[in-house]
Amino acid sequence: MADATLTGEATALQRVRVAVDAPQHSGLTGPLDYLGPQDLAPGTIVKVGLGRRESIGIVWDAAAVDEDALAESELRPIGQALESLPPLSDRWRRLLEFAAGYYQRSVGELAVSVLPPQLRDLDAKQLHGRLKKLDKAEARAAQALPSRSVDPGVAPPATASSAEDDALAMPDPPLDDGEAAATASGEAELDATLPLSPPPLTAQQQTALDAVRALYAVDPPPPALLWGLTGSGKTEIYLRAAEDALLRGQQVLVLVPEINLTPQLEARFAARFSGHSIVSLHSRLTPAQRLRHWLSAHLGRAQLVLGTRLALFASMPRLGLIVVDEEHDPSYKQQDGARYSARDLAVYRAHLERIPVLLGSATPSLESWQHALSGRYRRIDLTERIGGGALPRVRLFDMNRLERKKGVTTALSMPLLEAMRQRLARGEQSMVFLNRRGYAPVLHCDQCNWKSDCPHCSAHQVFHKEDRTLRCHHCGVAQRVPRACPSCGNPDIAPLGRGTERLEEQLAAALPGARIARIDADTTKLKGSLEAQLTAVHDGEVDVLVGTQMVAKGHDFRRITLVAAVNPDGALFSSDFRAPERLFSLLMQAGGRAGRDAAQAGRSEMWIQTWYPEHALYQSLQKHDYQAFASSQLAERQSAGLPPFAHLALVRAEGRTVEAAREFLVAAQEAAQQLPLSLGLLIYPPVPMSMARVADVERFQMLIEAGNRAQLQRFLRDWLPDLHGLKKRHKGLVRWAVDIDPLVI
Ligand SMILES: Nc1ncnc2c1ncn2[C@@H]1O[C@H](COP(=O)(O)OP(=O)(O)OP(=O)(O)O)[C@@H](O)[C@H]1O
Ligand SMILES: [Zn+2]
Repeated sequence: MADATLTGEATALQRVRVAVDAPQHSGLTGPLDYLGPQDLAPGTIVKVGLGRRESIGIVWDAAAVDEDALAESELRPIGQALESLPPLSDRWRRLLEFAAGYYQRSVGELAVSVLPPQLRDLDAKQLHGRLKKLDKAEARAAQALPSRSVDPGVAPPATASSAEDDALAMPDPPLDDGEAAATASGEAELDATLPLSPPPLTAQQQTALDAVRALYAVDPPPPALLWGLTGSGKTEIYLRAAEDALLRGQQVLVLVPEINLTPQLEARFAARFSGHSIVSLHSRLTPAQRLRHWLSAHLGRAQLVLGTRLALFASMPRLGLIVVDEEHDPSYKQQDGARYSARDLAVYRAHLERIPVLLGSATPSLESWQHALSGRYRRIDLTERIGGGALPRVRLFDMNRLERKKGVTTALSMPLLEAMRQRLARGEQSMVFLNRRGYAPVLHCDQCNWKSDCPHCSAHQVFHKEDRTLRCHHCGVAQRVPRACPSCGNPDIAPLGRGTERLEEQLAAALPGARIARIDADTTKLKGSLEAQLTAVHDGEVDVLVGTQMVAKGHDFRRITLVAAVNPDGALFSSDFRAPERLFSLLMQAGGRAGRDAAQAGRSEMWIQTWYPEHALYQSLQKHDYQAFASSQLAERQSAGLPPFAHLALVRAEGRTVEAAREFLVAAQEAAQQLPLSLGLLIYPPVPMSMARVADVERFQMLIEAGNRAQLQRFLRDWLPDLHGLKKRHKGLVRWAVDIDPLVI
């Protein structure tokens, strides 16, 4: 049916459930009823009216009709159906249903939000045109680049063609529009430095791969935790497991925590699987690219889908394997809207599809580690670095040994600088890591004690020397640096503390002649600039790399022999119980950037400048002893009744005033206590968030703790509708949200 507009005359109409993006606060959590043709398959994407706007929706599975449902005569008709697209599969809908239920969102809101945004704007004809263009481009690519070894039995194009539709097609950018390494058509830009043929596996890798293959013997396969040191060749295991799946004609989904890591991983997969169709899915794609890549996955043509957390929801009809690289990484948790964990949903999706999921990390999340200990996950270990290289020697430099002078509390110590000079002399690279960008976190007036506070947030404005601005990293407000103290006129206002910009300046002064590069969010704003800077590091054009956590993770730097963390102590005393876990894994990751070339591993070092060298966390780090760290943390969590031994939900409220935010939560707490299911739950009193005010909004939170996940879920389902009602009565409330399994507290 080329023109799918329904007139109601040709086909018999009946009640059809459609998941639409009705926001959660409208109180509509399930699919809505519309009037549509009988033969509309569940999973079909349709246009529907929602309030006064037109929206897209997904035909959902039929269900028993409620007694208070609208009569058929009152139902609105469905508009167009995008029938040139195969329906979203049953398993895809079950995944969305589960995710929506678990994270307490409306299923339609979540389902529509994970579809490519452009799909909303195209009508049936335009979409049809897009699909035809995709067919043509893929046919061209297939001619240009014949498949090398694996024939996955690609599904035939799902569209019929007609000249009229083609003429109506919206212009689509050409396929080679600057995508990193591979495109929907499988055109891979080969990186000559990457080996095309797989290296022979080490004995340990072979054992690990055999263990991955053994997962398929169980139905459904248990989730696997691939616990491997940094540089132990985990990625090679992903590649081999992926190859197995491709040979079976299946699709593979690979998740990475950060967009920045997608190009290099994509290059590695593209080099190994040239001639195969690889697509990426992440938020930095143009809308047209995102639609094309999504379609390619949905039509079963993309054999490999690589992406960040949103790729978890890619529709992949022949999914055979999911890989979650750096599974511990907090970026797998969405921080707004439906606050889902792509890692946790990957485990669920794999279960649903009855396929293996590989969770890889050198420092697994304590949740996953506990699952491995309890036997729920199967653990696969890689305990040796490739080439037999040692992990860097960890040197804890005690800052108390420094002479105490005003203003030098976070100085670079002389021994560290000396160690860096040795690297310089040998032509090796150093990396200095500081998780704070800008020049200094605050400007300060000595005379009147003025500080560069943000007028809108409970935070300081950060001094950026390069463009002479004071910028708030929370609300974004920026202004010129004042010439004198705005409060008392003292011309002598000084930066306090240090960010990466200042660190770069200090290193340049201390290491004359060294080529220093800084990589942080400020130096990588322009498209392609990060890639260019990383290439310079790989090519040896940089002696000292300064950066935030952007440089600490994932990169396979070959020439670095020294990594230094100059001020990591802050996280030791955070009120967030997960802060030590995050610090430990970040430092292990950062240290893992050193000595990746086995020839140099023997003299590679990681320096930690700390005021607390005796701290247990650093002591475990020094021994590279993740297991010891994990068991001490797990013991603490167990005795404190914290995850993974308890389950949390956090309700956050934002108000125009402190009272508005708090009173809403107090009322919510009272409502909770009325519910029988709240018995046995711990509901903590509302407290200000650690960043209490952002952009003139006051923020409070209330923690709910449960021993039993199912009880927490049932309680939330009963309770949250009350909160929607309460919001109407609390006028000063800007918004509220619930975060299930919150990562940051
Ligand atoms: N069997 C092998 N033989 C030779 N080289 C290998 C082998 N396996 C992996 N390598 C190389 O060793 C290096 C480290 O491997 P890889 O990047 O896969 O480790 P990783 O465990 O994923 O590291 P990280 O967790 O630090 O990112 C890479 O350059 C990779 O190409
Ligand atoms: Zn601000």
